[in-house]
Amino acid sequence: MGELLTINGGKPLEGRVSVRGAKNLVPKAMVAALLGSGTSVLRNVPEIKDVDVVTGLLQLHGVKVERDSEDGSMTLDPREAKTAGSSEIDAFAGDSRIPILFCGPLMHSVGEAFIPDLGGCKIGDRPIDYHLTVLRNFGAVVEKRPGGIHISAPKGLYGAKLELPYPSVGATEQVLLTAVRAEGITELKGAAVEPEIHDLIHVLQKMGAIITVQTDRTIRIEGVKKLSGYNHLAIPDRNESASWASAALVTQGDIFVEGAMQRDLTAFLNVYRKIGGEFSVHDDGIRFWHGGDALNSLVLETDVHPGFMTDWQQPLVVALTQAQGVSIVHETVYENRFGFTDALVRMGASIQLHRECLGSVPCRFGQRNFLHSAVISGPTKLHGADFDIPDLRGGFSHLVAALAAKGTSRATGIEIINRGYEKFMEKLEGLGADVSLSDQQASLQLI
Ligand SMILES: CC(=O)N[C@H]1[C@@H](OP(=O)(O)OP(=O)(O)OC[C@H]2O[C@@H](n3ccc(=O)[nH]c3=O)[C@H](O)[C@@H]2O)O[C@H](CO)[C@@H](O)[C@@H]1O
Ligand SMILES: C=C(OP(=O)(O)O)C(=O)O
Repeated sequence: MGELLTINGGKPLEGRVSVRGAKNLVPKAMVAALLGSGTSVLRNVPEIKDVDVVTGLLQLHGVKVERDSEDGSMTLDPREAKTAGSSEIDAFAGDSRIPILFCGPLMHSVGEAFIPDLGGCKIGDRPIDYHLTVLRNFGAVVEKRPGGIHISAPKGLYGAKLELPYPSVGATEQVLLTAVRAEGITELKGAAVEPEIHDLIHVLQKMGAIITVQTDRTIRIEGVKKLSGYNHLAIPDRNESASWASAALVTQGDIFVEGAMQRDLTAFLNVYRKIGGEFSVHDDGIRFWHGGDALNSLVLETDVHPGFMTDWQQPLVVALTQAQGVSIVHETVYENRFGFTDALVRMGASIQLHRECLGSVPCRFGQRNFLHSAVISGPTKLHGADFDIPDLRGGFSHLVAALAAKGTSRATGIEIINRGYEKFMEKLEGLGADVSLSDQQASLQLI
């Protein structure tokens, strides 16, 4: 039985939180270690669920993983890598999206891979067609098996000319992790260029890979026969940083986010300033606070990097419920990322969802049956409610709304938060939130 979180709202969040390595980089750098002939050391590793999932999968494949949770360092030794049985791997299905990135590294190191059905946030269909197409272009043979897919390369893996229909982060990483040790040259057009991808490229370069990133979303990789281990300090989690920044705004608080980096948050900081949030950039982090005046409404579109990151959208929508006037948010990365607004409406927010593209650029989801634009009218007073955490960022948004709301809220499904927010309860308590966890799961009023 899951735990029940009780939140008494109305207190500003004030104090300091520290963010460690990015959830969207660390597990991938761990997978990259499989490509090396020696031991790798990854630093700044957070204690989050996706790291546990990848640790388990690597261990099942014979990689020795040692972790110092205090200083955040992790050692990965792939020298005895081996294949693993699909029934054991099956246990990891549904918890994370990272297993799909084992394809290239496992084919290179042990010749084949079984990839369980993927998990991750339910914010759209999230197909893996781009991944399978690029893998087939490298020469891989993909077979559907019960509970997942089996992938092998009986004739070897060869560099290819590739183009993604959309700059998918995962598919770009799939190409990088496969091409670095494929024979010959790979050219990928339409690549994603998120900061976490650049950091993965830095990891691979330390291992001996030859990768060139051009300004037009083209990445060129010259395959090499052998890679070594690496020693790398993971970039801090820009998405966790942005979440705490939104929490400061929503609760009229003041939070110093140690580790937040201006370089990776430029688009977020512009929007934060326009809405009326205050921030000051320091060498070791960024301080975010509510300046005291009414917040401004705005029109916003999520996009691939360097645009406004989709994972920043959900917590920021809560801040927009407190802004003066009508805001519009057009979600162009995932077709179904506004389900979380139901609970906000139950808490008193005024949010209408639309199928049309309410933004300057029509996106892939226009004229289809997806509620992917939101109109938020504010400011509205929020009151406590019961809710079940639907996904990582949606869940964070509900919790932040509850922290700002008048009265008591109760939440189930809190373990989902641990996928991307390290020591979440400790951090909330450190910021002065009135929160408590209990084992007993009461029946929640979710209507
Ligand atoms: C673990 C991780 O790093 N997760 C991040 C990663 O997810 P992830 O790598 O899964 O996201 P993608 O960039 O691949 O997805 C973007 C869009 O492309 C579509 N698509 C993707 C692959 C494919 O084969 N076919 C297809 O249609 C998706 O459905 C989605 O609409 O990037 C997203 C976009 O920045 C972030 O929100 C996630 O936090
Ligand atoms: C969508 C997210 O993650 P994932 O791709 O791991 O589901 C997220 O971090 O907001």
